[in-house]
Amino acid sequence: MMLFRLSCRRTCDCVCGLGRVFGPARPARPPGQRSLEPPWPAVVVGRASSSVVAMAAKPTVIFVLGAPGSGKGTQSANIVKEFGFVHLSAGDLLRAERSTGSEVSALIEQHIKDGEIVPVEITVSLLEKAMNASSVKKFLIDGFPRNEDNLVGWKKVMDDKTDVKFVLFFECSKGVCVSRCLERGKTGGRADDNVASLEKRFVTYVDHTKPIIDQYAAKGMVRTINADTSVDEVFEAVKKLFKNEGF
Ligand SMILES: Nc1ncnc2c1ncn2[C@@H]1O[C@H](COP(=O)(O)OP(=O)(O)OP(=O)(O)O)[C@@H](O)[C@H]1O
Ligand SMILES: O=c1ccn([C@@H]2O[C@H](COP(=O)(O)O)[C@@H](O)[C@H]2O)c(=O)[nH]1
Repeated sequence: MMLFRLSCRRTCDCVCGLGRVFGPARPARPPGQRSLEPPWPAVVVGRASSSVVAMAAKPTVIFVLGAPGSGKGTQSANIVKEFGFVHLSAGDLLRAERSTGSEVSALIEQHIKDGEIVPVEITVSLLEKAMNASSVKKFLIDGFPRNEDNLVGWKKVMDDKTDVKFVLFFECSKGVCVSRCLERGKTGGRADDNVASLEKRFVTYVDHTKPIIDQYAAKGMVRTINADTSVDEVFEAVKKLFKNEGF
């Protein structure tokens, strides 16, 4: 909970005035008590008497972006352990929805196979549902927003409901990313970790996702990590960044 003190437009000597004007008579402040801590209530609830309003803080969101195989999922798992975030992979949510056999399963399947981006209405509704279901309200949203449609759709539905802190960008060369994905493809069971799908995924990344990262960069909202190095080295850089950001 966060407490936001409202400024008073009335002239009086209580916290905001309304308690004195409309509320019960105020008891004398105990000697030596400088603040209006209890016995004054932290939150005054009641008709026309709220001097302090309690408001739930918006969920914190960090978008995690980078090319396929840059290590978004691997590092997100590390961040979860170290900093207590909830990891929501848009790709994982879509794959899970695909396997339910719902009316959008076939559409998701086709888009994933072709390395194309699923319409945002589907992705945002899966993300919002997962966020609402979580009691922890600090989210790493991995692999989203991936194109302009994603960004517009997110802003329309989620901008007012969330506090997007920054974009965590894992910068990694294409050669390294492709070889990681092909290695993962040997055992990972992903239909798109093959040369043909990877080529399409990279075209989508360069043409559609990188421009979104650039848009956030222009607003000073991108934190770039060199992801070409080992998992441990990358995580060292991530930890330093998160500590600097106050997490
Ligand atoms: N720094 C690293 N060094 C070596 N291998 C790594 C590194 N980071 C991740 N990997 C391996 O590379 C593969 C891809 O990593 P990961 O799934 O984290 O990437 P991603 O960016 O989430 O990929 P995608 O967008 O395709 O889901 C995994 O098999 C992972 O174990
Ligand atoms: O916001 C999103 C995220 C993902 N997709 C589709 O899923 C695959 C796989 O995503 P990963 O992040 O690599 O797991 C991606 O190529 C897209 O087809 C999406 O449409 N929208």
